[in-house]
This record gives sequence, C-alpha cells and structure tokens, in this order.
Amino acid sequence: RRKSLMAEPTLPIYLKFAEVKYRVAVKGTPREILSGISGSASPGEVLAMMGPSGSGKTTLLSMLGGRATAADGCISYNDEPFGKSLKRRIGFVTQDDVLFTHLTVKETLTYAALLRLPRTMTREQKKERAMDIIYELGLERCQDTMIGGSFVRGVSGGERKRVCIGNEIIINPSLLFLDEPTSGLDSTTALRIVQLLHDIAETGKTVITTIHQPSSRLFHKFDKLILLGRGSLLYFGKTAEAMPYFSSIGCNPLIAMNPAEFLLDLANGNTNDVSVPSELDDKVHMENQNLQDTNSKINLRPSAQDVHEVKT
Ligand SMILES: Nc1ncnc2c1ncn2[C@@H]1O[C@H](COP(=O)(O)OP(=O)(O)OP(=O)(O)O)[C@@H](O)[C@H]1O
Repeated sequence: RRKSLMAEPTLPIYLKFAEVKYRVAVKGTPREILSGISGSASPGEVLAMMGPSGSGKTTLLSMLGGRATAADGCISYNDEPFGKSLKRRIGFVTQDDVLFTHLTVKETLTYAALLRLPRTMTREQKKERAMDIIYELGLERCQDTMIGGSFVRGVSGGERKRVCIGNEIIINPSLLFLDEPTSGLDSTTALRIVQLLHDIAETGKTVITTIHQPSSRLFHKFDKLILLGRGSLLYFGKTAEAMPYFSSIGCNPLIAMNPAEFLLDLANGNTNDVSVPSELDDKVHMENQNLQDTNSKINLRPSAQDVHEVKT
C-alpha cells in the first residue's frame, strides 16, 4: 500500500486580504480593475471566486498568489506579508498550464519532482513521490499515456487537469491557487476535480480557485464564495449563506434556477429573471444603458457595510 500524500503535514497558512485594489493604465488612461476587495481563506477550506468574464477573478488570484502587486490594500499570510520563504509554499495552477505534449503522465510528474523537490531528497525519493502523486490523483491507468495536444492524441481533459494539479501539489504547498480548473470539463468530471480540491484542503491546505459557470451541485461544494462584478465585491462569505443574503436585501430569482446562474446574472446586471428592490433597480437599469459605451463598474454593489462577511 502506498502512503497517502493527503495525510502529509503542511504548515497551515491563513490568508487575509483587505481593500485590495489594482489599477492599470490603458493608453494613458488609468483604469481600476479591482476596487477594494476584502476577504479571507483558512486552512482546510476551499474558497471559490465567481464573477462574469472580465470581472477581475484572475487578477485577484494572481495578487493573492504573489504574482502581481496590489496598487493598494493589504494581503497577509499568517499576518506576515508575502516573502521569499512563502513562495515555496505556494502552488499555482494557471488556466492554460503548458505541459510537454510528448511526455507521458509519469514522465511529466517525475520531471516535476526531480526539478522542484529540495536537494535534501534523494533521486529515488523524488521518483517515489511522483508515483505517490499518480496514485493519489487516480492517474495510474493513464500513467504511460502521452499528454498530447492539438496534433497528438493524448490524455483526456480531466486527466490533463489532474496532471497540472499534481505538478503543483508535488511540493506539498500550504496554499494552492487554481485558475478555472473545471472549465471545458463535463459536470461529473468537474465535480470530481472539486472533490479532489476538498481532499487536498482537508489536509490543512488553503485552496483558492476561480470558477466559471458551476452547476448547482458544484456550487454547493465550495465552503466560501467571493462574488465579483466588474472589479467590485458583491459578496464574501459562506457559500450556503449567499442566496439567503441576497434574498434578505430583496434580490430573488423569479424562476427556479441554479444559484450560480442567478448570482452571475446579478453580477452582470442582467435582471430579466431576477427581482431587484426598487432602490437597486434604478441603478441596474441605468447601468445597463451605460454598458455599451462606458466601462463603468456595476453599481449594484450593496454598501460596504451590507457586504456579508463571515466572522472568523
Ligand atoms: N495589464 C492589463 N492591462 C489592461 N487591462 C487589463 C490588464 N489586466 C487585466 N485587465 C483587464 O481587467 C479585467 C479583468 O481581467 P481578469 O483576467 O482578471 O478577468 P476574469 O474575471 O479572470 O475574466 P475571465 O473569466 O474571462 O478569465 C479585464 O477586463 C481585462 O481586460
């Protein structure tokens, strides 16, 4: 029997961020991509970031993962700022991770182990670790299959994603960031990936992922949720409390629908199937008229004190 990697101890890291802002200059004109996002993520839980395309999910993920610097605000890891030692404790699975098409799954993970694990480990131990990852991620059946790509037939989309996750968890990170790990996958495979993220989190790791259009089953799998609408925070808190919260401020779906779909509609300002209280309604309509010609951010955002936060 192989030892379970999931039982491996990790340094628990509590991530906290407050009023994070990000600006870019587009043709000399400053543009705010994120306007003051706050939240937190604890070891053992999976935090999902959801929002329409262009709402700033990837930007926020990059900043939390130390890949981009915030213009303003504070991001802390166990109350410390980002530092060199932390870099080694972070795994980052990007949206389009590049893998070598002609290597097999086993070769890919073995090379990752040889390249990324510390010198204190022997070559044999590193190879052993790559095999442990293969078993842990259920990749043993395709371990000798080539990764493949546009011109070479290879592993399936779900298997490919698991290899990308394997590439990162091989270093036993405390924080794992993933950019849209389920996009392009069918809902059952997507569910399996999210279950895997849960298994990873349960070993004391902090897992943060962006998510595109989750099915309602998938949506309920996340412990916490950040809902972004054009760079502003619409909700941060427990996933299970998102719908009751929006209902409490008067936003309800008019027909039975997937909560994720409802929240994305809301964040998009698409209110056809959503009842919105009159004071917010004006803003939404105004916003819809402006959408074609301006980049103004969605104004549906409840006031700062309205934004639901989990007391941790
Ligand atoms: N360096 C940059 N220069 C100009 N605009 C930028 C830059 N970085 C991000 N943006 C803009 O910021 C917005 C947010 O981008 P981001 O990639 O974070 O969105 P997203 O929510 O991840 O979208 P998607 O779901 O489509 O991946 C987009 O409108 C993008 O065009």
